[in-house]
Amino acid sequence: MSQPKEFVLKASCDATSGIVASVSTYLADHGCYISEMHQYDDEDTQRFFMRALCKVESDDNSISSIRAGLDDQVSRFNMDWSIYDMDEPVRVLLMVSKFDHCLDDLLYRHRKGELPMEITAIVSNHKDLRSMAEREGIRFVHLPVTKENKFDQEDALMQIVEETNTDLVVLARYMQILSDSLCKKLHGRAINIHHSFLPGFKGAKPYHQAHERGVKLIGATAHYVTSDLDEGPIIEQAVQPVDHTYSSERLVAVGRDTETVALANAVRMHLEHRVFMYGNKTIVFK
Ligand SMILES: Nc1nc2c(c(=O)[nH]1)N[C@@H](CN(C=O)c1ccc(C(=O)N[C@@H](CCC(=O)O)C(=O)O)cc1)CN2
Repeated sequence: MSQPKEFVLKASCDATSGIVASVSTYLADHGCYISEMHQYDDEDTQRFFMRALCKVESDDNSISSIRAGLDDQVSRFNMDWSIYDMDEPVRVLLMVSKFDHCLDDLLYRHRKGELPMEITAIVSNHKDLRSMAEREGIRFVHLPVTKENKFDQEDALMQIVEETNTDLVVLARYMQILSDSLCKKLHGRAINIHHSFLPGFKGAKPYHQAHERGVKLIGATAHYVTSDLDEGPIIEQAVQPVDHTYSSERLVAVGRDTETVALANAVRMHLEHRVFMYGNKTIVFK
């Protein structure tokens, strides 16, 4: 008897009655065991969202046959849906500049099996972290960025994304602003960690702004990347209490922890297909 297959169904449609019954009946008829189910009705927009984690005996009904018949079952709901085979890890490209804490943390969690992903490459606009990549046996690509070569380097990045069948790009303290055209190509599949609790201090130096402002909490925000700097849909945030005795340097040190936690959680929830991007917000089924 072979191992049961595990898959995730993500679906959204205009809210109406009978959606869950229709979907769960279909899954049951195909021998699926629903081990986790979340649903949400967005009252403002009358939009319905659901995520179902399912197990199915792999030698009976393969995931492809479940995919094949679902449209007919849910056609009356005009449903947007996707089924993800959890045996197929999401292919992830990591981007970094000089700060190594977020990259190091993601690589450690991946090594410990906490992040079910296939790392396709590590891309940086500096050479500083090449050894961190090589230590893990991961391809390292140095793409230095200047005002003159920015678009050529972005084309080179997209070539790597396409040739490696990368599903998700993670900006793990990558300190270059991506162009509008690149943001469009990576819409909904690029996650950035911003080192402040947004909406708060935008830009490259939020800790200095936080110190100047005398904040009592600092934090970090993991969000999908959009053309509007630091304005993308928020996936996860983390905070840490501080006080007047904290220097900017100490805020930076404490901030590292909030950044690594927020980014790791956001990446994990994306890899587990728990996140819906909806307008400029997200729905996250934890
Ligand atoms: N299109 C977007 N690109 C990026 C975003 C984003 O939200 N949308 N987030 C940044 C990360 N980031 C803050 O989280 C950030 C990084 C860099 C800068 C910045 O001003 N960079 C300067 C160059 C700085 C340097 O070379 O060290 C610049 O690009 O001119 C602001 C915010 C990643 N990209």
